[in-house]
Amino acid sequence: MRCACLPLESLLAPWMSLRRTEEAESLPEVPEVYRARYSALPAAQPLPPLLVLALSQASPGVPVRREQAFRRSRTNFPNHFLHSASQGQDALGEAVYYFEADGEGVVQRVFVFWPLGVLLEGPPNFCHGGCGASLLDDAFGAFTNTRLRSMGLSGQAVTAYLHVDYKAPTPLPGAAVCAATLDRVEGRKVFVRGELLVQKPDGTLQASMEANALFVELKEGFASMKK
Ligand SMILES: CCCCCCCC/C=C\CCCCCCCC(=O)SCCNC(=O)CCNC(=O)[C@H](O)C(C)(C)COP(=O)(O)OP(=O)(O)OC[C@H]1O[C@@H](n2cnc3c(N)ncnc32)[C@H](O)[C@@H]1OP(=O)(O)O
Repeated sequence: MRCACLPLESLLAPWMSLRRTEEAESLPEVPEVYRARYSALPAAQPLPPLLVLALSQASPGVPVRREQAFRRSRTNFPNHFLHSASQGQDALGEAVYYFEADGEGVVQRVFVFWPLGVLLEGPPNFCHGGCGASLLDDAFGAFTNTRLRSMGLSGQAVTAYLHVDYKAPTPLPGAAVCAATLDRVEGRKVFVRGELLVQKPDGTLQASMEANALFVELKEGFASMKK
């Protein structure tokens, strides 16, 4: 049987490049809910095939819409652990965030695509578990804070705990999609769950990590966080 998986080069090439000039490009307007943290994808940047596969598997028959895809704003977050320090040709590539909202505009799910280079190694040829946990934490944070904002709330919540189950090794070099959604809400406590998806040699998706977390909406926002 012919392998349905996509050639690695075609998966990674457009997203491994760090050199971008988000200020210099003329980008589409980003909806207000996302604007503080995300910027639009440049028109020439295709959606990563692995992201499209994950979306079509999660919501069969639902069209994938480019305008729901963003990248992280480096202008607003120049020192972010995942989007600056960990980025590099053979480390993390550039993420693509895809948000799904309901009819009222309330964010229901986020999918985050990441190219994974060889420098993210834990076990030989496989991704470090702490790296995977960081990607899931980031997706959970993106989901929780954007969901809160979409509900007219602060959008300022932090991780209280993060539980990760490692189900299978995550191959390098490669790519992954973190999927995050709501479990439940109890007052300021937002419980989220999700997984890190990778593509198996037969082309199908596999959750190499499953996770759940508690995010707590800060009483007085990020400004109240003391050193
Ligand atoms: C002007 C500036 C504005 C800037 C805006 C810029 C926008 C920024 C954009 C984007 C940022 C994205 C941010 C997400 C980034 C990704 C996620 C991270 O990596 S975050 C870093 C790691 N996390 C921490 O450093 C948290 C450290 N911990 C704390 O600060 C506190 O412990 C906190 C806030 C989590 C809770 O403290 P309490 O004082 O608010 O509340 P209490 O009463 O202690 O807990 C509330 C409820 O939660 C439960 N809870 C707390 N921690 C728990 C735990 N570990 N396990 C189980 N339950 C827990 C408690 O039992 C309580 O429950 P009951 O209300 O009684 O039912």
